[in-house]
Amino acid sequence: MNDILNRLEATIAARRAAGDAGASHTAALLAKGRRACAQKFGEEAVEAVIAAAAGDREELVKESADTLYHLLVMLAALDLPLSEVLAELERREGVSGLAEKAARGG
Ligand SMILES: N=c1c2ncn([C@@H]3O[C@H](COP(=O)(O)OP(=O)(O)OP(=O)(O)O)[C@@H](O)[C@H]3O)c2ncn1[C@@H]1O[C@H](COP(=O)(O)O)[C@@H](O)[C@H]1O
Repeated sequence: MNDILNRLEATIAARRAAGDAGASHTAALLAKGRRACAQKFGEEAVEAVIAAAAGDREELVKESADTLYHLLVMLAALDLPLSEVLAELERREGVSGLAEKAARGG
């Protein structure tokens, strides 16, 4: 799974560098700034929630893909590499559920 996410992250970076908002959805979204990217991620996540609540597996696959793509665009808008998110997941792997909860203060 990391392969496609890493490739997509590289594509997003390339589209941003090219900066052709007329030809690229990614470049157009990034040009609108981090708030617009965050809002779009939120919209796509809500659409995934709606599909899940309706029990629509086919729609959930599509909305989940939209959500992952827009998560990567949002991270790019903040110059936050995906590797930092994956490292956080890996760090949590080494912590039990209860210890993790305590570490997060809850
Ligand atoms: N994975 C995606 C991807 N998922 C969703 N989307 C786009 O995200 C948009 C979200 O759907 P919406 O119905 O909300 O879009 P919309 O109606 O255009 O809404 P607005 O963006 O105008 O608000 C659609 O235009 C989708 O095409 C994506 N656009 C691009 N990618 C990947 O990014 C790569 C680069 O794309 P470009 O930047 O367009 O070259 C592509 O090769 C893909 O791999």
